[in-house]
Amino acid sequence: MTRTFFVGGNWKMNGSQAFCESMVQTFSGQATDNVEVVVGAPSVYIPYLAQNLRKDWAVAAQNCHQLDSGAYTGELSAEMLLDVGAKWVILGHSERRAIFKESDELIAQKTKKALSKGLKVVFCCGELLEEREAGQTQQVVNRQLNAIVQTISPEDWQNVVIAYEPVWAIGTGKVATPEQAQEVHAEIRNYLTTNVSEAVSANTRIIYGGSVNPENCAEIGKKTDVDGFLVGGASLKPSFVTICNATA
Ligand SMILES: O=C[C@H](O)COP(=O)(O)O
Repeated sequence: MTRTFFVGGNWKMNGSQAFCESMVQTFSGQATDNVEVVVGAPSVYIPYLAQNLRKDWAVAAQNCHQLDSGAYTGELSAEMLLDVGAKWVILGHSERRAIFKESDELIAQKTKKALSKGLKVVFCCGELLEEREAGQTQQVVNRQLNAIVQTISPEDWQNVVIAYEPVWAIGTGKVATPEQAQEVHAEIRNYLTTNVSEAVSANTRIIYGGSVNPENCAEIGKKTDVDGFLVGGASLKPSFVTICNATA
């Protein structure tokens, strides 16, 4: 099966209503063929973007709660996000892991809940610089993957995209080389073969994130096991479209 190239923008805690309006205009009508594009916006802007963003692109949230509803001040459920037009949610981002102390198990619970409600998941994993330098990259990524492999069902994988994001490359301008990205992506695919199934391994998109920009995206995107990108800073610019078309 061919894996459709996938490009996600992660706006993080950036933007405004005026920014959303201008991005909707900027992106409208620009060709992005043979690629699935998803924009991860702050939750308050999801309803506007779901209504107004070009219809061949989807909107993602950047987090959701692991339970259905209740006394959890400030939290948002998967159902609420779906209700206002999100189709995807980004889970397990390193900023959620590091700053908000989200554990592998919590992220797995969130992933399970989101999928059970019909929200698709961009699941993020990746190592810290000291973990890479200690030769622990694969061990860390496998540990992060283990949690969701043990929590979701094999059928769920058709609604999951894995984003490999080495933490040392996020927002630093230090992009992984195409070879470094390919090496870890291939290991993730092997891991899926061994721990889930041959079919899930062959069909799951594994995308790269970490200082991707219009200049470096084409080279990374050429690698066999790189099926797209999760883009932070560069998704806030009109040239995000260039990254969407990296393999065009
Ligand atoms: O989710 C996106 C990643 O954190 C990458 O961010 P960046 O492109 O600004 O390095």
